[in-house]
Amino acid sequence: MSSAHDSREHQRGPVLYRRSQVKEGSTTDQRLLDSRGPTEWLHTDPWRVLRIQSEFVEGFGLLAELPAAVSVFGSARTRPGSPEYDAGIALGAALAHAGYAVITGGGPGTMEAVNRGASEAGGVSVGLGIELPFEQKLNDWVDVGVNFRYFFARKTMFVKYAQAFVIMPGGFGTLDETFEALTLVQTRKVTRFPVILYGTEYWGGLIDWLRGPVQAGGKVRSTDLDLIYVSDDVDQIVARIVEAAQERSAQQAAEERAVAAVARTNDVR
Ligand SMILES: C/C(=C\CNc1ncnc2c1ncn2[C@@H]1O[C@H](COP(=O)(O)O)[C@@H](O)[C@H]1O)CO
Repeated sequence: MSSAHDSREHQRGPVLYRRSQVKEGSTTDQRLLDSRGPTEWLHTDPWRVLRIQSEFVEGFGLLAELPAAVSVFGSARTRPGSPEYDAGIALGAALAHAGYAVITGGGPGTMEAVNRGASEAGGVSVGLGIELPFEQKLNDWVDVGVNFRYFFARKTMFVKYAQAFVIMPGGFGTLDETFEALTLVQTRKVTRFPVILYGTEYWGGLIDWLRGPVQAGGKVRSTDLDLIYVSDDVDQIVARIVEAAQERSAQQAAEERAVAAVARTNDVR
């Protein structure tokens, strides 16, 4: 029998289950990606596509009206009170003071620290959570949150509604997000944002490897590596983001003037 003291809780997509209603089992991402399951799953794909669509609709609807935003990534395992956690708070606060909404994965560790910094500074603190096989909820410092079932839908939101990526020290998840951002910029799928790594010591080995064997082997160009900006200074990071936004506005204005000039020339003819 369940009781008020039963603290079991499970978030499945946007739906919350508590106490006796908590069901053990796989996540939506697992069921989609796991081809070893029984074949009746195949027959639910049309329904699944609608659910995927609804994640995009919910995400776009929520995020489209945010002020200019910066997505910040970093370890789920950073401990409160550690220097990295404090740096996350400082970064969230500095971005909020500069007028940026802050978007994180909405989880613990660095994500929580950045949300906390932004929220305490009076900024817009956004968390895009993900359904995981173990218990997981949005951290307490998320002021605007949405939970996703599918990693790929969630990733689109981080890119589409941000002007820059800042990446703090982290593991597989953070590395995945870092290289996805760099690939999107390298292939010009997105043209508009800087990719900034916080922590020269933490990221130094990776940068040396990229500038060493990876570049020497012709796997990346030196101009690709110029996409990465590394800093230990939160204010410098925010200044770089503001500068990039100003460069982008100036470029857009120049493009608009060029289009208007061509239109005027055509009118004269
Ligand atoms: C492992 C733990 C919690 C996992 N919870 C997460 N919640 C939300 N987002 C997450 C979570 N874990 C990873 N992410 C995403 O990847 C990045 C961090 O990954 P890393 O491997 O820890 O570097 C982060 O930016 C998120 O977008 C512990 O309780």
